[in-house]
Amino acid sequence: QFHMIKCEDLKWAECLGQGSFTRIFKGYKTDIRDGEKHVTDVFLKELDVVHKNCWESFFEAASLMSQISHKHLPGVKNIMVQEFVKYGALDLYLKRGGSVSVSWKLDVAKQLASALNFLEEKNIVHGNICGKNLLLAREGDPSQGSSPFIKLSDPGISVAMLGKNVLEAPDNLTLECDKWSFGATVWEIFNNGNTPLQGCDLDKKRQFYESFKQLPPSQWTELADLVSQCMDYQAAFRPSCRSIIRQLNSLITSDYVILHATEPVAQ
Ligand SMILES: N#Cc1ccc(Nc2nc(N)cc(-n3cnc(CCO)c3)n2)cc1
Repeated sequence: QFHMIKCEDLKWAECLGQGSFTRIFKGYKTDIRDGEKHVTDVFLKELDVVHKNCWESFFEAASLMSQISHKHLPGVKNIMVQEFVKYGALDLYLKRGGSVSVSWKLDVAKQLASALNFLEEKNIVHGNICGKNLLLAREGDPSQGSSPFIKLSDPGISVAMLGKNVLEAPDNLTLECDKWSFGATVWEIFNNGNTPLQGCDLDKKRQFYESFKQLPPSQWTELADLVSQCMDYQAAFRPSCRSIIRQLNSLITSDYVILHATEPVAQ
């Protein structure tokens, strides 16, 4: 069910980064439509040749993501070619110091929650929800009253691999895990793209979670409550997507937003 793209119609441009199994590039796709040549920006994700043996799981991730479409999921031709999302990964955008308001952050969190709700309804586990997999399609400009628009990038090769040749069965990768990651991603968004325990080595992280510690809470109690509910160590206690969206809605309308509106000064 894939729409195959011929390699000669693709042009590789700058390399955007390197994953554990993949390399990502900006590229251009040329189409000839009704005798006219159209060039579109694309995002290319290359699987390292050494991992060609997991091609089928790579393809599996592709076929999964290509069977569903939702406004908050980037359209994929196949996993190799994705629509080029204008502002790229959210973690880098926030680190680059895009000073964004509280309501901007809540808007992004709500869009992620609705993408999560969609996947939950399809009983699909994303497995890799985090700032670097949130793509910013529209910056949003408070002075024009336009809001940001994000797309949740594909889970990537690691999730497909989980189903294959690792010891723990994927059944411990459940929908509740996405709730935990949702909480951690909201924490990240409110911490300028810095991930929890960033810079700690694996052992420190393991100790932290094995002693059931909580992340430093936001001084906004209601937000901190939502994050800690999502990051409950007992998966069954984590809130439903509907509850998450309901709580986000009440955060959006709370006067904290007005009091702490760090709206960037309109140019
Ligand atoms: N400066 C800059 C800049 C870089 C990239 C884009 N665009 C884009 N489009 C996509 N479809 C996916 C990604 N992407 C980037 N990192 C990941 C993490 C691994 O998934 C995914 N980036 C736009 C601007």
